[in-house]
Amino acid sequence: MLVLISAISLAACTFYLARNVIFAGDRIPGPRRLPLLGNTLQLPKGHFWTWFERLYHEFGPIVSLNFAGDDYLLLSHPADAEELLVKRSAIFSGRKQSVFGAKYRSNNKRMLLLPHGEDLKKQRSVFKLLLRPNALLSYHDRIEQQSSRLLLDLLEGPDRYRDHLYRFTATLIMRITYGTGLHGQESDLDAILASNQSFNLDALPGAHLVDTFTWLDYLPDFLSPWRNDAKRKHLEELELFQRLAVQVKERRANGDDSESFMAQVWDCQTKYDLDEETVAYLGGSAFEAGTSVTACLLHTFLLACLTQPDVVRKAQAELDQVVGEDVPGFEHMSRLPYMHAVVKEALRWVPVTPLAFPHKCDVDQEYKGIKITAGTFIIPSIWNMHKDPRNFTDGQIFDPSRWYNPDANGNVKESDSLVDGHWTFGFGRRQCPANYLAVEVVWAAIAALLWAFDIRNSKDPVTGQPIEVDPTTTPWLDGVNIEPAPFPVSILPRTKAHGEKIRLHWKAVASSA
Ligand code: HEM
Repeated sequence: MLVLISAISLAACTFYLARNVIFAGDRIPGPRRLPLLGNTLQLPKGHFWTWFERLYHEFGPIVSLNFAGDDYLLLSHPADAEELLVKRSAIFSGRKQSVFGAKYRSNNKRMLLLPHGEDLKKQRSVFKLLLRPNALLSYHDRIEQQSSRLLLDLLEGPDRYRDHLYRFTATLIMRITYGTGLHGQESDLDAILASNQSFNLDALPGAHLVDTFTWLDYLPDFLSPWRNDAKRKHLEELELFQRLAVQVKERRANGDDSESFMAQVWDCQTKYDLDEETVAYLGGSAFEAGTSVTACLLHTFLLACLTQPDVVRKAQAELDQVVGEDVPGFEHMSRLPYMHAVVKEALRWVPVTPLAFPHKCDVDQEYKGIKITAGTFIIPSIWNMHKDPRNFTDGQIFDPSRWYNPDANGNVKESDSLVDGHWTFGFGRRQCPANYLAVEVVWAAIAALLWAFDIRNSKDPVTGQPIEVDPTTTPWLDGVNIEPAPFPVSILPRTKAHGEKIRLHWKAVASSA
């Protein structure tokens, strides 16, 4: 066995050296690589997106990188991403087939990790069909109810604002996915959040050696404890996702006709030929892909409010004029053009998934004289695109006026969609399949927050001076999604009447929540 491992290692070393050292002459611009490790050791410990921003400025819009044997291209110009990831999306829509995460932990059912092919097409078609804009109306009451609960939580415990944001998105997406009548919903919510968290850790680059040295997968079980670990996690999450999905099916069989994403997935099971495991993972994917990203975005929006108090005041003036004493709801949406611009800017300012999720190239390609070999991963830096002055003037400033463009009657233009004009939702056949739902949730939460609260710098208890928070120096928590580390912020009801209205509103909607 040792002889076999040594032989495979030697072959791998020779291959890496040949590619990375001997034939290094005609490379696409990029930082120097080490034999075998490529650029792996240069990766910063965190804040990857800022390192990629420096690479863009140093090497240009297409940068070549290599991490532990895998080739990557970093794209920073939207035109290149559009050409490769959108126009050539039949070729550039693969994902890395991680042994631990995709093969064993997900049994090749988790949409985010699926290769480009029939299974992906089916799962995405279901998502796109069930979350298309006019199918979202049935979720409006749930979104408004949970926004109301968010206001109450913030009123009663403003210091725990980050917990409230996560609770808001998790409960809401759980209810959109599985409906509102689940038994033991709180403990299931905790279980699904825990599973989500453990998957995020397993998906981090370098988390499992077998994803760098895939030949380790040929070793027998007794030499590969990681395999049992991955299979155990798969069985645990499958049991959870299946139990939640089956509850919805049984409720439906007993005459409950309330709408949920999962109820509709069951309805189209035959049409799309979905096996039961795929049905279960569709629900799990919705929950896990949608919860943390939306909370991170709202958290970052609070930081934006501190940098631009005038924007907060302007949005509140519009709300007061159009909505008055009510908590804003979707019926006000088209009459709030400044709010529309604020939400669009919140999607742009700090793209919450700054590097999207790498797309794999499945067939050798040529582009602008560059040879892109099959197996290369493409990282579209949404961050670089959103900060580039060619695309957005003063991109570091949170400035909704760049989007403000009402129609002749002072309403939101019908053609002006919240999902257009930026690249926050990624590209081509891997673009976020829930983008229309996501923007409605973000809109409802931001409109409610601005209507209810003054969001300002906290004051130092000793000096009484505002505690300044600078987004360029504040620490950021990063993974695939990014958010600021919790920062001091004062979230207080705008008036006593707003506080009272928040309580009354929650009382009115709580029974149906
Ligand atoms: C503001 C909120 C959100 C943002 C900014 C966002 C952004 C993204 C991005 C950038 C990707 C990767 C795109 C690419 O690879 O090119 C993605 C994928 C995905 N998102 Fe979202 N997302 C959000 C909310 C949601 C929600 C609420 C759900 C589900 C209910 C969801 C479900 C998914 C799924 C399933 C994928 C994987 C798609 C695939 O690999 O084919 N997202 N999202």
